[in-house]
Amino acid sequence: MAEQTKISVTDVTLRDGMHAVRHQFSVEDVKEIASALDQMGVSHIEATHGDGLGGSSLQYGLGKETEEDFLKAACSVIKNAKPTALLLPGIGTVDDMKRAAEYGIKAIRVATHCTEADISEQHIGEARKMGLETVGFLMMSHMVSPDILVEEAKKMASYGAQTVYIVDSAGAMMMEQVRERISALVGALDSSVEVGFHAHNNLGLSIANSLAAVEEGATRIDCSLAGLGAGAGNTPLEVFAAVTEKRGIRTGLDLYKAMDAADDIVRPKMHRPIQVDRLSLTMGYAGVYSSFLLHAFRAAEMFKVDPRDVLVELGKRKVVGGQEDMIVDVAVELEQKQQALQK
Ligand SMILES: C[C@H](O)CC(=O)C(=O)O
Ligand SMILES: [Mn+2]
Repeated sequence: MAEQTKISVTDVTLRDGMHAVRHQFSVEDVKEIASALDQMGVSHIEATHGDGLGGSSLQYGLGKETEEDFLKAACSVIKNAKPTALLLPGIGTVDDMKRAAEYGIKAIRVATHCTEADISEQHIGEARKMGLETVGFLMMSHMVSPDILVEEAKKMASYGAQTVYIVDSAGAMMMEQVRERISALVGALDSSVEVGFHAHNNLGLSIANSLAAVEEGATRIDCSLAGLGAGAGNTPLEVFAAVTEKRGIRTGLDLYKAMDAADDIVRPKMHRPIQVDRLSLTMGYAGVYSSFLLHAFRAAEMFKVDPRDVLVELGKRKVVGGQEDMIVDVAVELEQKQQALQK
């Protein structure tokens, strides 16, 4: 790694963090968090329902605010960073993206399962035509080989994505897996396409994995204040600011401002501590989509089964984002097995 490597940090407190607060951040919360973030040197501030544009629904959880109010509130206070939204084709539409641009977003991240980049073609193409900075986001990247990820990333780049992310949605990757995936993309994509990395801390590796990604050439890293995010959360921004400074990696982040915002603004708003506990650890261990945490917990409570068994079974079945209805199916099946054993 060259001395004084320069990277940029995208903050996801107001998007991935939404999973951890059941999408209940208010307009006041978004303004307070976004304006603090805007003053600490992040390049992009992502703000949306946890499942992206159009995510507010019974399937994914209803948001406290309308998308319009939420995005307008974020954009009204962001002066330095790029206001950004996430979109999963099939949940969000091109019209949702157009509306988001009218509300003020300047960048869009189009997310697909890691083997389904082809469904991002229309959204990436339209986003570019609208003049939005456009990022491709390959979710659950632990599930396939670096070679497959390269093919999928090349598709996103050919549609117009200016950056492609390896996304460890399940927080299941070891450092070596991060290294081989990031270096494969950096080696295969045109040098004009940036490579990014999005971690979850389910195995306690989010900082180590994010540093490994930078060492392999990733120039865009996702973080969130106090790690607020699905599962055991994302790479904690204030910790990443400290370790990168010690390693001589330039992020432009203001360490004390990040620490203060994490402790004084975000931690008091948490519904539960963001930590590696038996459930989030099981997600990393079993390779389960981090956003399933609260859904699996609720289903397990309802059917009186161990939520870890639900998560392990979901991992075995290789269930991916968008298949939230399978969580209840699995909990019901486990309850029935349990009852049969008791007879
Ligand atoms: C919709 C997901 O929450 C996107 C994401 O952050 C991930 O896959 O991780
Ligand atoms: Mn995530």
